[in-house]
Amino acid sequence: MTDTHALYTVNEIRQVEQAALANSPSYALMQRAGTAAGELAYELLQSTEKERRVLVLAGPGNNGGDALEAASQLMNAGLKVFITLPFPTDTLPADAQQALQRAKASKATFIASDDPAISSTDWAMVIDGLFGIGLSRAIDGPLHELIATINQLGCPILALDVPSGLNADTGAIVGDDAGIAIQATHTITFIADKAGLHTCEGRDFAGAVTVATLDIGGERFPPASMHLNHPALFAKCLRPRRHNTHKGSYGDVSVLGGAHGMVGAAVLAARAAAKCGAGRVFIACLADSLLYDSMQAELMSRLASNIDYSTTTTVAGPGLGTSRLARDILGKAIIANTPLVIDADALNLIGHEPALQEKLLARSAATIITPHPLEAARLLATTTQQIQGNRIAAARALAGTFRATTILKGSGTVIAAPDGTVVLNTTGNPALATAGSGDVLAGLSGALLAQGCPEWEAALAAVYLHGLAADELVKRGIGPIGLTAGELIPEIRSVLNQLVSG
Ligand SMILES: NC(=O)C1=CN([C@@H]2O[C@H](COP(=O)(O)OP(=O)(O)OC[C@H]3O[C@@H](n4cnc5c(N)ncnc54)[C@H](O)[C@@H]3O)[C@@H](O)[C@H]2O)[C@@H](O)CC1
Ligand SMILES: [K+]
Repeated sequence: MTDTHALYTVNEIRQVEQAALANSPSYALMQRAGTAAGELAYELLQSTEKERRVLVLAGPGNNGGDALEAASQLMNAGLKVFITLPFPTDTLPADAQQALQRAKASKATFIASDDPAISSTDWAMVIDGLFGIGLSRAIDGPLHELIATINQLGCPILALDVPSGLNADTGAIVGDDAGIAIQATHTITFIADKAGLHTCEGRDFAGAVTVATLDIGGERFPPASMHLNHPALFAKCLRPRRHNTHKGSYGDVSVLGGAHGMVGAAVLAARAAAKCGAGRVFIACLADSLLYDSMQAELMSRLASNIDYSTTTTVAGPGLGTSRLARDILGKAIIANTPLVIDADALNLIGHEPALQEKLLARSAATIITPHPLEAARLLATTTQQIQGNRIAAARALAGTFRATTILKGSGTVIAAPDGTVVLNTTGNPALATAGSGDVLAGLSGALLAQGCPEWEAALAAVYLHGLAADELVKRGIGPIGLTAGELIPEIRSVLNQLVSG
């Protein structure tokens, strides 16, 4: 596979796998999967000081076969390998049967899944080959207990293909609260990368993801409709500035928000817009309380009703509230048909008001919506749990319904276009789970639109830079605990300039 950022669904991977199996000698793919896993495990174990005892968990399908093959390889490399296979062996698929024979021949030690040694041994690593993409229901009973025990061990855990219990398409735990998943430190995923490893619970359960293509050529893959975010996808936003330009060259941003008691949200969005390159920034306040921003005197304050929305990029929502005045001015901003970012209460208003939805659908100018899961649930008249159960489908539904580039926030932010194209973001960390970080993202998105970046690229760049800034701050000890949204703004400016000049 040449497209290294592509993500595929389980259905697509099954089709590729079937075609490859039909054209490969029997056992070839499982051998390649087991070898790739064994090599990665061996490499990861090089730095361990512990006696190199490895516990391999093998399941009832081909994922178990991969694990058994990896076990043989590690045994042959001189490690002490223990295998638990808590399933009848006579129903293993043919390839996994062969892997079992090879594991037995390697003289690996088989132990029962309730052997006290599982929790009392100081394992150098656990290899998880219980279930891969064939998991069809919540993991329960003794297997549930086994996984709970494994998750308590505190040693490196290498998951094969997918951490057992995680849905490879959605990143949700199969069966939600009734289920459980292996909390891996590393995942080696086969044939192609999968979206579920990068969104929802995926980032917490998969750890560092490596892809082993099993030598299946790119020609066997359909064009990918999903990718991981990376700067080449938004290079259009990263152009160096020409000398012969002026503030008018970089556009105006007006932040429509700041109802009484909520002016701070609008100020944060406006500061972000200014520090991320908009030519001029207005705070279009609903409340009349803001005279000027003493920390950022460059910002101009106006009453929201006095702004001409036909000459500005608008960031609507931060601290907007849901009053009748807010609704009316939001309507004006929508029909102005200039670039628009819709966040926070502006999304809630749209969720409640069919008239605003109609106005939104009549637009032709760039439109980005930035819901968190609760706002997404309100827009789609469903629950947060439903949204989180399939974040990619939810983002696509929002983009299609509202004909807007959609940024569905949360771990593994999903960016979706109305045509169904999806990108999952790779930057960011829990430091962003703080009040105001969404306002900063909205302001940044508006600044990029105002500078002429197309809406799709603006959304990708904004999400990437926002997360990267948080990652850089955390590296320096500023967060994840206690990072405040305002601290992100100068760091976003710096990572933006580095990318443009780099
Ligand atoms: N066929 C091959 O040669 C290859 C297979 N591969 C591996 O094969 C995996 C897919 O294999 P399978 O389709 O056999 O699926 P899995 O190995 O993921 O699991 C399927 C088995 O688990 C059982 N099962 C499902 N949910 C369960 C639950 N909650 N509790 C108990 N049992 C449950 C099913 O009845 C079935 O026996 C991939 O994830 C990958 O690791 C890849 O390595 C590519 C090559
Ligand atoms: K697994």
